Amino acid sequence: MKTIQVVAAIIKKDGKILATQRGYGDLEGGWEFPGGKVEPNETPEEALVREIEEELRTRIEVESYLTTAEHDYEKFHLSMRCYVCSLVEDHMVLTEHHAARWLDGETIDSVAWLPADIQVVEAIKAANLV
Ligand SMILES: Nc1nc2c([nH]c(=O)n2[C@H]2C[C@H](O)[C@@H](COP(=O)(O)OP(=O)(O)OP(=O)(O)O)O2)c(=O)[nH]1
Repeated sequence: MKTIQVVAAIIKKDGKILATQRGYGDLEGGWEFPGGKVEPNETPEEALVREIEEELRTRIEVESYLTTAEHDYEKFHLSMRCYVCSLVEDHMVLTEHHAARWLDGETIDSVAWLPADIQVVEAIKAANLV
């Protein structure tokens, strides 16, 4: 099975993390962490900054590596490196997602996370990020 390499941003602010709802494709409607595929000649951190600029029209600082989610979807294997990030600019415009929510420890399980993201949510809780 083909493996796709993805990076995702756990953007934190005031004890909350940002979740975004996928706006298109097979997994439309599921909740995820913003990010996307790493292009050739790009570091994961560079890919993340670029993807967030494209998807949220904002700038982040990549602070630390958290975990890598591995998940077998029907058509591909996903390997998703997740980084804890903070916002450099406070504004945000959703260019691809249906919605965004700031979730805390009480609300983090209230959205329908994509299958690969459930293990990331557990890592977020274990690291006391929410
Ligand atoms: N960005 C992101 N993708 C995720 C997460 N969880 C998860 O299963 N995915 C999947 C959805 C997609 O199949 C793939 C992400 O790649 P992408 O965001 O570039 O997907 P895409 O369909 O927009 O690809 P493309 O149009 O740019 O080719 O990983 C997540 O938390 N964040």
